[in-house]
Amino acid sequence: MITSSPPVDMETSTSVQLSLRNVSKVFPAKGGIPFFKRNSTSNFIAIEDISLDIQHNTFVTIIGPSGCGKSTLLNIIAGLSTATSGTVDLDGQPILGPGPDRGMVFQNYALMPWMTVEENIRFAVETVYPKLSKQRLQGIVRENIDRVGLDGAEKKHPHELSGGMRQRVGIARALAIDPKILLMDEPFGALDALTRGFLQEEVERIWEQDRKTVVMITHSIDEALLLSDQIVMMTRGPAAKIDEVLEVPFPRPRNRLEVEQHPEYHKLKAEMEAHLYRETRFVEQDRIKVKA
Ligand SMILES: Nc1ncnc2c1ncn2[C@@H]1O[C@H](COP(=O)(O)OP(=O)(O)OP(=O)(O)O)[C@@H](O)[C@H]1O
Repeated sequence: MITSSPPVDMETSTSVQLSLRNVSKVFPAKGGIPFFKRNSTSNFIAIEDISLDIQHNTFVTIIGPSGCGKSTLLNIIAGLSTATSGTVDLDGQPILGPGPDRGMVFQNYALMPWMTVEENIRFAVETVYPKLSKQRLQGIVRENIDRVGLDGAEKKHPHELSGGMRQRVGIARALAIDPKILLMDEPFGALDALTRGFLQEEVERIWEQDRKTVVMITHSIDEALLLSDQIVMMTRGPAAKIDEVLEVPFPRPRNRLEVEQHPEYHKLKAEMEAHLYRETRFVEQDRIKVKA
């Protein structure tokens, strides 16, 4: 379960894993702000007063119009950026910076180009667990290579791999450190449609194995519906908020055909399309007004 409501009561708080309370992020007026939102006298409020509870073992996606603040929010959860106000707690502990309890998967893979597949994964594990025996380390690397279907590609370098295979390495690397939660920032965004479809189904299969909590950003409605237990729909920025959290009722394990035939599928899809269309239309109207 996930809610965008005020703090949960004691009875339910035990199962909340990630808790965001009144999180806002304000960027200084200069630099990085699109021309149509610049105002020399004011700072830029990217996200404002976001509260969200994510329970253990849930797959949550965040969807919203381009530039609304999805990455800003994910980066705060990752500890790569700090909230201007508000708090983020993971298992009751405040997030104050990056840490091995959160595994990150990036759209551009972020692999070390001079390292092979297994070296990329091993490096991440060694960094987090420097005291592991060589044998144990090799076991973890092997297990995660198998898990994402990269058997046979261990000795290859990233430039020898397709985009889909590179992202498999990114996922294996994130899982190999055994984080409490997995954060994915548009992990399939750079892939062609066919590869994307295959990898989505792979992620569903991998997720079923241990159902580790995932927070994933996506622009794809179909992807969100295939993978999520909850879909967080954000409003447009500036000062983006959570508009609504959709519950996705499809049984698991899932496959695309069954999901698309579920009686709720088209209703949820239509609701998401209407939300994205409405928010994006406002963004475009603002853009046109500023240009005029
Ligand atoms: N470091 C920064 N300095 C100033 N403004 C920033 C900075 N980072 C992001 N922004 C602004 O904050 C807003 C939200 O950006 P963010 O990248 O979080 O959006 P997003 O929803 O992830 O976008 P997209 O869907 O296009 O990836 C944007 O208007 C962006 O220009």
